[in-house]
Amino acid sequence: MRRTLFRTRIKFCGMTRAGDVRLASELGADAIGFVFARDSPRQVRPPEARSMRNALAPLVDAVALFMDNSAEEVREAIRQVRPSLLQFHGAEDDAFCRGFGVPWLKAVAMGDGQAPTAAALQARYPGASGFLFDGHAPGAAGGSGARFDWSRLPAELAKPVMLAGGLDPDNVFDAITTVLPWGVDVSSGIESAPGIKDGERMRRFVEEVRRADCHVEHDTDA
Ligand SMILES: O=C(O)c1ccccc1N[C@@H]1O[C@H](COP(=O)(O)O)[C@@H](O)[C@H]1O
Repeated sequence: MRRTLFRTRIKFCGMTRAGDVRLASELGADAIGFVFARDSPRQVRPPEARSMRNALAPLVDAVALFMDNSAEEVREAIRQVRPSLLQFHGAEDDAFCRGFGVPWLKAVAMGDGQAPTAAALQARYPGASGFLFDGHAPGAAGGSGARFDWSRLPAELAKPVMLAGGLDPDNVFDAITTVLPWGVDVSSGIESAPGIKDGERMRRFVEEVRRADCHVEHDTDA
């Protein structure tokens, strides 16, 4: 779903410290993400995520990210953390993703091979609330800072598009004014080390998103 820009949603992912969660809320992030994917340098366990969630300000969403986790692991994270959105990066199918009764995004790996069409994505994941396009190769882990060619994004998706993969304060303006995504998701581009967010990079990222939102001319006849 491409759109007239008013306010691009911002998600800061891969939180491992309560202070970063608090700062993300104060800077105006719409959502923060906890990574439950195994082998990620940002992986957190449900009890840690639950305690970080307490640092979240009202009206900021908690998102739980999975990559081929078991149903039991997903259920336990939901039970403890109460995320408002799930994000699946692995080979999970529509039935698996919808089985938890929580709205979910399907992450699409754009790093390799042929880009999927909008029709194929919508047919394969009819229950998804939206699609997140990431720069990693299929089967490889995300959060790698890998960017992809934005012109490969499928046109005419009926659902919200989240853009991810190698975004940072220096390229997010171009990303937004080029793609007009519903939202942007960033992990490594606002870090000083995996899982360690950098306050100044977070602040600059938000500033650049707002600058992009003001830059686009709005159609006042609509
Ligand atoms: O952050 C991780 O470690 C991670 C692990 C497994 C799957 C996805 C992961 N992160 C997500 O990847 C994208 C892009 O991250 P980056 O900005 O390029 O570092 C984003 O959606 C992260 O949430």
